[in-house]
Formats: sequence, C-alpha cells, structure tokens
Amino acid sequence: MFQRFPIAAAVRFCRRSPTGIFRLFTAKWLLLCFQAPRSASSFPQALLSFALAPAARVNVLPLALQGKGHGKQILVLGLDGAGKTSILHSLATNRVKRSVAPTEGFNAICINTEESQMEFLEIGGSESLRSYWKMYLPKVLLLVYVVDSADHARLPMAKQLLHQLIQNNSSLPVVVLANKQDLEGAYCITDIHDALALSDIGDERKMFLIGTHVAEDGSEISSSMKDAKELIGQLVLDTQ
Ligand SMILES: Nc1nc2c(ncn2[C@@H]2O[C@H](COP(=O)(O)OP(=O)(O)OP(=O)(O)O)[C@@H](O)[C@H]2O)c(=O)[nH]1
Ligand SMILES: [Mg+2]
Repeated sequence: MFQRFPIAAAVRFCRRSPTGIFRLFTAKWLLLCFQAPRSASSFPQALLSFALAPAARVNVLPLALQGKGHGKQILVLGLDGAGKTSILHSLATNRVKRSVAPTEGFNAICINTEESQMEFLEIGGSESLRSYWKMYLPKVLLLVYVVDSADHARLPMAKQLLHQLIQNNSSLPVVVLANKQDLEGAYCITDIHDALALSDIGDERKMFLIGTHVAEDGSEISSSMKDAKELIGQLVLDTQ
C-alpha cells in the first residue's frame, strides 16, 4: 500500500508534488507515498455530526466524548480556518464537502469501519475556544492537528500551540494534516515540517505529516485524504 523512501527521496518527491505522507521518528523520517489511486473507500457513512452553541460547550457532550465511553476518540485541533470541519465532513461522507461556517463549539463525527468505531471531536480553533483544547487531550487515543499550509503568517502560532499541547504527553500519536495544498502559496510538506519544528517533538512518539486538500464540493475525496483516513484507522487499532 505504501512505499518507503529515505529523506533525500522524500524531498525530491515533495518538489515534484506537494502531497505526500511523512512518518517522523526521532532523527530519521521516512516518506510513505501514495501509489495508484484506490477504489472508493469501504468506510460506512457518518453517524453523527453536530455543533454546539458556545454556552453549551462542555456539559452536553456525549459521554463517549467526555472520555466515559468505549469508543476510540480522536481529537481534531488546529487554528480557525485550517479546514478541520471540511476534512471531517469529507472523511465521513467520502465526498468533498467544504465547511461554510466556523465551528463555534464542538463538532463531533462518528465513522464506523468494519474494525472499529472512530469518534472524531473537533474543537473550534478560534482564540476563545483554544482553552478547551487541552481539557480533552488526556482522554483521546490520537491527536489530528490541521494546519493551513498557505497561512504562512500564522504557522509560528500553530507550531507553538502544537508544542504546548503535547509537551506533557510523550506517547500520544499525532497526525499533522498540512491542508489547503491546492492553494498556490501553500508550503510543501518539507517546509511545513520545518515550520512546525516537528523533529523536536518526535522522540518515541508516532507522528505523521500528510499533505491534504479539500477540493471541489461534491467530488470524490483525494487519495491523500483516503490514505489519511486509513492511517488514522490503523493508528486507532494499534493504539487500543
Ligand atoms: N482552498 C481550500 N479551502 C479550504 C480547504 N479546506 C477548507 N477550506 C476552506 O477554508 C475555510 C475554513 O474551513 P473550515 O473547515 O471551516 O475550518 P476549521 O478549521 O473547521 O475552522 P474553525 O471551525 O473556525 O476552527 C472554509 O471556507 C473552507 O471552505 C482546502 O483544502 N483548500
Ligand atoms: Mg470547524
């Protein structure tokens, strides 16, 4: 399914194409790059999607998302406008569906696979909601961190928040999605890797960097998005 390349090949690949997957380890990192496009994913559709009014943010979350259920919770964070909701909608439906409004509280989406039920919890990325981010971190199996690859000015802030989030949790697996790779000014994944200083937070942690984009509304999701979904599913299974 994936091919592995050493770093030099990874950089060459990045120059040819802005999209790919890096797997990051302590000092060495390997590129997992896509082969031929796959057939449509067999993941069933989303079960649930909702957003909560800010006033209701914490108390009315489903039990599973408060860490009391038996599902496999995945926290989805990143600055406002990075594309978290758009990615989740697309992963859930296997069709591209861009978000039209900022998340003003939480957004929860369940995706059932044959092997497991994955519960994605997005917390909005606006400044007022970022204080909630760390509350849920100890309760999740995996962190998906989304950045806008073309938002150069805010990449330092995205880096700082990511490092702060995971500094006290050295084993939490992290998948970084370098989103909006379709935009002309988007940094390629090696630049995103450097801008987020991901080699500083590698250690023994499983960490992946994947270039993604949420293309035209209604079209089928890209191969990078399918591979991101498969990778997340595999990590959830591995982490249980
Ligand atoms: N060009 C482009 N636009 C995107 C992409 N992904 C999302 N967008 C657009 O970016 C804007 C923000 O997307 P959202 O999915 O709402 O971002 P978010 O991270 O959920 O933002 P908050 O909920 O405010 O934290 C929307 O206008 C989307 O249509 C992408 O890959 N490429
Ligand atoms: Mg959102």
